[in-house]
Amino acid sequence: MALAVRMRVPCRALLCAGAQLRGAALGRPEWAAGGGDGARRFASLRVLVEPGAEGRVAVMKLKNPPVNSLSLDFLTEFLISLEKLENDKAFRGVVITSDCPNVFSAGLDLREMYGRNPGHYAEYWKAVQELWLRLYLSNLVLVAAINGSCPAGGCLMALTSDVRILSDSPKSVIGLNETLLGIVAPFWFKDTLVNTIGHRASERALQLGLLFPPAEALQVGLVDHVVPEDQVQSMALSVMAHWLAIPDHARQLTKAMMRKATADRLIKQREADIQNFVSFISRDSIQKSLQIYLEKLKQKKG
Ligand SMILES: CC/C=C\C/C=C\C/C=C\C/C=C/C(=O)SCCNC(=O)CCNC(=O)[C@H](O)C(C)(C)COP(=O)(O)OP(=O)(O)OC[C@H]1O[C@@H](n2cnc3c(N)ncnc32)[C@H](O)[C@@H]1OP(=O)(O)O
Repeated sequence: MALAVRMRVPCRALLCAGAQLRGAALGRPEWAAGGGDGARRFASLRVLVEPGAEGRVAVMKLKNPPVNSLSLDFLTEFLISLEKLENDKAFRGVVITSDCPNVFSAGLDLREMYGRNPGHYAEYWKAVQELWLRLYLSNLVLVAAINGSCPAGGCLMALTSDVRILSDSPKSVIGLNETLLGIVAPFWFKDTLVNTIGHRASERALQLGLLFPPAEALQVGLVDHVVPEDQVQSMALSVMAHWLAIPDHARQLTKAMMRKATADRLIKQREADIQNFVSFISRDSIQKSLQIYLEKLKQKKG
């Protein structure tokens, strides 16, 4: 318990308060409770939270169409939902999945990193850091049910989970593809990957910006299971049951023991990391790369 308290992420309350203010300023309701068990089922515009069959498990559905890009609004809503679940002792595990067909998450929202001002970049990056810290250090069992494409920031999100299940579909590619955009994965993205697949495989994957198809993702250890698309959710719940059979306190302390040093690296230099990001992303050459990438995404359609 003491460890759990020590590990609380600084500034979380401030970020969430900011999110609520932003929501209120936009004049939309923050939360809508629904169903017979309204206290446990809640939704924001972009994140749907439903209790799983047994009640100890919640299913968080990412609902930011068309591609679940991690916009600032999405991140703030997600963080508020996660905090609610962390604070509700009834929940011990969360399955994170997508409500958008064929895409788990397209990663960071490129529109938040292109053509904005330094203040906006700083606010956005702080929210991205917060997402990673809150997920990576979560006391809950997290299972990512990856039912579609999962590049870059989407992959980072999945990597924070305790287990990853990937749908066996040609669209379900996963990896940190930042170099393909002409940008560089931050050190804590890299650390999370190294902790999952090891140094050599990470070096290759990061430099080449590899997006692994299901069989290769399984082989390299990026995901733990590959199953047909219609079995992703049931597999996630079955794996969850296995993890929930372990006493929480022992599992949580072990998770902290494995992850704390990695998280501390960022916690100790959060502000410097934000400044690095702002100066990197503001460079003309980087803005140009992002512009070209965004144009390519648009042209893909026409
Ligand atoms: C020294 C270092 C210091 C500091 C570090 C500094 C920098 C590093 C910073 C950050 C790391 C970055 C992490 C990221 O996550 S960057 C995002 C990477 N994501 C991608 O490359 C995915 C791009 N998207 C796709 O490949 C496809 O969209 C996808 C396969 C996911 C889905 O394909 P589908 O055919 O279903 O949809 P599309 O027609 O492609 O897209 C629909 C629509 O959505 C827009 N879109 C797609 N992805 C994004 C995105 N990530 N952000 C914003 N918008 C996105 C796309 O343009 C289409 O828009 P529209 O044409 O207007 O309909």
